[in-house]
Amino acid sequence: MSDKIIAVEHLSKMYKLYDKPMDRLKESLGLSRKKNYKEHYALQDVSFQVSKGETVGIIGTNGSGKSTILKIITGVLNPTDGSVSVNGRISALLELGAGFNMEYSGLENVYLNGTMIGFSREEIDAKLDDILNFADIGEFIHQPVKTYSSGMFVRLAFAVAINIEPEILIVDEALSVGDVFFQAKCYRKFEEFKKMGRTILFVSHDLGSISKYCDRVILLNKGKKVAEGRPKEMVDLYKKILVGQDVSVIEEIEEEADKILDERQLDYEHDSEIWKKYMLINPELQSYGDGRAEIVDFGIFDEEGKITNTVYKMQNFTLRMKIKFNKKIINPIFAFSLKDLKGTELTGTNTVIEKTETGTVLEGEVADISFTQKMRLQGGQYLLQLGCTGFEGNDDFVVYHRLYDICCIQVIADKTTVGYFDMDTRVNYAKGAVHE
Ligand SMILES: Nc1ncnc2c1ncn2[C@@H]1O[C@H](COP(=O)(O)OP(=O)(O)OP(=O)(O)O)[C@@H](O)[C@H]1O
Repeated sequence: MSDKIIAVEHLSKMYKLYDKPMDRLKESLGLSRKKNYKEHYALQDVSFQVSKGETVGIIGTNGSGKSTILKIITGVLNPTDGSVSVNGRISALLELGAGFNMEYSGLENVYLNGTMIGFSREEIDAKLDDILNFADIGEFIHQPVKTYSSGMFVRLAFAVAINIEPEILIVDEALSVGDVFFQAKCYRKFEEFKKMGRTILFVSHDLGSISKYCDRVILLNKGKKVAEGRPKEMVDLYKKILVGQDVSVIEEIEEEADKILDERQLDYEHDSEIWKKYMLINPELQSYGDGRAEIVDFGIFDEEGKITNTVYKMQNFTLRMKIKFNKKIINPIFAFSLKDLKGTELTGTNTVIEKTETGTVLEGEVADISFTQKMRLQGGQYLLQLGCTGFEGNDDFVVYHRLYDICCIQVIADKTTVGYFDMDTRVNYAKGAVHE
């Protein structure tokens, strides 16, 4: 069909994983008769199409095959099986530095990139001002790109990719490297690009941008296409995959994406259920305290009471934890806080601030505390800390147990205001004739 600009048919990419380098050598020389490698499918039988003018997002956990698809579509990798047909000029922003010669200056790379996509020198000359203005890296344009910071790199790469006016723009996560102003500029360009009826295929872990910009989303898991559909549905399904990451439901999700939406009902409320096993926990979380109390379980719950790492902005969510007491404690304080990825504490509270009496807790008892609030932070990723502390003797502050950087809370926003918080502003506007 004429409006299909990209068609991916039964695409598979298999890597041979060898235990020993010698096995690889033997195999390549044809000296080995038995199979001494494991087959690893980065992609397995993936098919989808993209129509002209669509913005399609690809989401999935780390290693699900997103970059592999983009690399095959752009011709950087060959598939093991299946085919891709592309009906338009592609400009791609894959890994940082792909398509750049490190020894050349930024300017020389602009010409290198442009000619690789098929433009003549004169055509690039005509676009040069736009490219340089967009990149806005000043005199660095004359320096070899090996001296660039990753932010400068992505500025130049995006400036080339977008101003060269491709019919299809392919972006792999790269935008996350730039600062927020540059990101905003790129997203504005995305919108212009969409209005011009051009096609965009992009991979991102930023579910807010996926929800905002995509017409359709393809959800991958472990190299297979789980489902494709409207952004909100796919983001919700992805959240379920994230939650189910450590339990065996993952196979079910792969086989029956639709069914999973209704069928997988975990009894989170059941007291014997361990919540944290459904959370994506930071393997490097920090834990300390004197051991008199122990945070034995915790979970983040959305408005419907489902465990999740992902919260929609302006929706209520609950942080809940269970603390086991190994000694009798009088008036323990329970607390939580959220930090940004740079470590700045953005918000948090505790049972003293909230005037919640906790009384005396006896050895062997388990306390269950929950904090429910509206998510007002902007779209992005935040780190959760939980704690159980107190004051003893002469008002000495004691930490019974604290967990730092437990997990990442992803906030999904379809509107981003200025700064860290959204104050849920309501706007009234009127106009008319001036009254004398
Ligand atoms: N050269 C390689 N040799 C072996 N395996 C590879 C190679 N390149 C990629 N893989 C594997 O292919 C799978 C898919 O990788 P890919 O980079 O496409 O995932 P991704 O979804 O883009 O992940 P991320 O979100 O982390 O960027 C992974 O399991 C990865 O380990």
